[in-house]
Amino acid sequence: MVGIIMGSDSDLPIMKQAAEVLTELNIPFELTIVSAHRTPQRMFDYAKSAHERGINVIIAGAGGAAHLPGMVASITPLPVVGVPIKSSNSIDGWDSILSILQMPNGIPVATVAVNAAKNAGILAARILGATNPTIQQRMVKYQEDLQKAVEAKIEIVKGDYPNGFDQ
Ligand SMILES: Nc1c(C(=O)O)ncn1[C@@H]1O[C@H](COP(=O)(O)O)[C@@H](O)[C@H]1O
Repeated sequence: MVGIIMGSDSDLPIMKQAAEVLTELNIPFELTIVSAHRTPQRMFDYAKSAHERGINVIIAGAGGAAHLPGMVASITPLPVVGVPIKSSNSIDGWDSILSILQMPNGIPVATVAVNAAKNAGILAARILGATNPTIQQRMVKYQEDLQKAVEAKIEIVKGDYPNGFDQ
């Protein structure tokens, strides 16, 4: 259902967070390395065939001159979520984010924050959930769980600072 691709294995420590949240939400995915720069034919073949192979959303992460998400978006009709990776030789991630964010009209890439592969996974789930009630229901539960986790933390802070709250 979701295709997770990245420019290099060095992106994996970040990109695996998309895989982890999709696993948590019980959404099938595939994960592989595809580079527009280093494997242009593989990038073309992946992007050209993804929608015919049952992929509904592509998450593409890359660092530096991060052309992979935009180039994939130019070939596939699927929604592409871009993850700017702050790689070791990047200028604080600005190179990645601007390369992915500033797409020309007609070819959008939904760009998440630097290294925000987890949010990319959640966004992909929400896109799928728009037409799949089961997945949407899982997203409702995910948000309820988030809220409960924050409410539990509020109680802990309240215990430590009993006079710190107006109500
Ligand atoms: N930005 C791209 C593309 C691409 O856009 O096609 N292919 C690899 N890369 C990026 O190069 C960085 C360094 O890669 P190496 O660690 O392999 O040298 C990685 O963050 C990768 O995403």
